Amino acid sequence: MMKIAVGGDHAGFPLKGHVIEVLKELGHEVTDCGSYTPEPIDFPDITKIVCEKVLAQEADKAILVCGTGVGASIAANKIPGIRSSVCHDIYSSHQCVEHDDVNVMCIGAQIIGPALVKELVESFLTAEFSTETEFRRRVEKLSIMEVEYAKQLVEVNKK
Ligand SMILES: O=C(CO)[C@H](O)[C@H](O)[C@H](O)COP(=O)(O)O
Repeated sequence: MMKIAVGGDHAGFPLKGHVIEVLKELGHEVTDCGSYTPEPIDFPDITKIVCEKVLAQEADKAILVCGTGVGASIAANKIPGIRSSVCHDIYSSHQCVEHDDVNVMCIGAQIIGPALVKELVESFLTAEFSTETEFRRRVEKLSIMEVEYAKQLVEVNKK
C-alpha cells in the first residue's frame, strides 16, 4: 500500500475521479488535492499542491491529470526533487520509474480512457527504481542539474 496524491485541472477533472477509484481498488491511500469542480483552474496551481505532498513525504508518489498530461508534467519538472513524465503507454509507465525514478505520473484525459488508466497506474506503482549504478548515476546528475541551474538563476537575478 502506498500513499498517493492525485490532482488535476478542469480538463483532467472527468478522469481524475476514475484514477482515484482505481487507486482505492488497488488498496492505496489517496489524497485528492483537487480540483473538486469542473470550473477552470490552471494546471500549474494544482501541480504545486500535488507535488508539495510528495516533497513533504505526505505522499509516496503522485498522479496528475490535465488535458494532455503535458502541461502538468512541465510544471512538475520545474519543482526541485520532482521527476515527472507523461505516461500513456505501459512500457514508459514502468521504465520511467525503473530507470529515472519518476515520482509523478501525468496523464491526459483528452488522450486516454478509463480502461488504459488502470493498467498504466498499476504499471507505474508496481515498478521500482533499479539499483544499477548507471541509473543511479544519471538520476544523481539530474539532482546536480537542479542545483547548478538554481545557482545560475540567483546570479542572473543579482544583475
Ligand atoms: O492539457 C493541458 C495542458 O497541457 C491543459 O489541461 C488544458 O487542457 C489545455 O491547456 C487547454 O486549455 P483549456 O482551458 O481546456 O482550453
